[in-house]
Amino acid sequence: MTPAARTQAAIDLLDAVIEAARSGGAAADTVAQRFFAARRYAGSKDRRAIRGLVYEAIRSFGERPASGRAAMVALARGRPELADCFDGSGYGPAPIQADEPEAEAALAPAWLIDAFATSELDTNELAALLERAPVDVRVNRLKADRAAVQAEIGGEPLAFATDALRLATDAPVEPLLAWREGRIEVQDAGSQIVGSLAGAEPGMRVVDLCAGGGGKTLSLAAAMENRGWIVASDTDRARLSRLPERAARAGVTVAETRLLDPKREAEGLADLHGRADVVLVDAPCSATGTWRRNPEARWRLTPERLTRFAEVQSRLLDVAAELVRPGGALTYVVCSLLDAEGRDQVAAFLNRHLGWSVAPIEAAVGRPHGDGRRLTPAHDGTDGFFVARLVRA
Ligand SMILES: C[S@@+](CC[C@H](N)C(=O)[O-])C[C@H]1O[C@@H](n2cnc3c(N)ncnc32)[C@H](O)[C@@H]1O
Repeated sequence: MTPAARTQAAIDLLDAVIEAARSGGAAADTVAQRFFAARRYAGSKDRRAIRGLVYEAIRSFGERPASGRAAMVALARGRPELADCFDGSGYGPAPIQADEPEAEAALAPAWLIDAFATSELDTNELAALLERAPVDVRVNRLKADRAAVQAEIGGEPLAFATDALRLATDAPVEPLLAWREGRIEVQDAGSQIVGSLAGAEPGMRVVDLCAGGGGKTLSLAAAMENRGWIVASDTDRARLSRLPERAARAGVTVAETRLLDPKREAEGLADLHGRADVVLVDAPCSATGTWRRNPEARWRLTPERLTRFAEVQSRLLDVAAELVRPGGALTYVVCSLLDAEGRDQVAAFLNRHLGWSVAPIEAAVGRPHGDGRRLTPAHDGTDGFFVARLVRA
């Protein structure tokens, strides 16, 4: 493909990403996969170049642009080699007009910049959320140790996360023998840390209430040395259905999946009421802490969606509280840096539930925030998380 044809393809792909973000459709990565599947003529260099332009645009514009062209025209300002591609030739985009509408550079939509400021995050923190993230893997202690895996696949051991190896951005993991044999899992180091703070130990009865595809379930099982019982529940059948295969690969035998009905979660877990040693609530959230990996997520979020997340989070905290045995612990995690989903949720929980207290968190990363701890890309080099530990009297 010519550079002009790649630019037009980037405009078309951006249009599809913008539409998916507007209508609640698939994530940008999935949109891109479908886009290239329908364009087999695009070789690997073409795909890399097109993807590069699209993600550069996504990172550059905080508000959802009106169109892919408005984004690409703005990107072309001050970039003569890109502006030259708007040549109207064959497969290239039409020449740029003097008065053409352009997307405006910004870190995030204005309302979100305000929400971050209220949540005590400055623009440096916000900018770091839009950098490209490394690939972190968790070495599965059930099958391997970190030094041996490092000798095999390389990577940098992280001092603050005992099982983590950090690989380069975009490092392919699934072709590695270590991944196929279940000795490593892709998991951000911050996610590894917040999962470990749940305090799961061998022999315990643990509920991973929002288990999804099981990223944290597998790390809980490793911390439990594969002894005890984990109920990994979720309301999303497709996500949960990925867990058994991952567990088998990782050699995890103590995790049982349980599909819950939305709003009837407590009924689905009735046998565990007051019996769990540890409950982890890795709650559904706006995922503002993972923009390094999904920067177009900020084109999807609205104040209304944020309110809906907060409502679900508070309900799930109440469901989780019923499951914990006296003396047991509830760990609340969100991969969001907005206080409405983190600090404020925990404060409201403590107001609603007498007989619960906050457990101090010892961790080599993050900073205290409200009744919990916050990890951020700028300060910790991880995805952004809020985590709090609550103990039942
Ligand atoms: C942050 S993700 C969990 C990620 C997962 N723990 C991991 O480490 O891979 C949040 C999960 O909450 C689930 N969820 C949403 N509403 C729920 C509900 N009412 N009850 C339980 N899980 C729910 C979503 O389907 C999603 O899988």
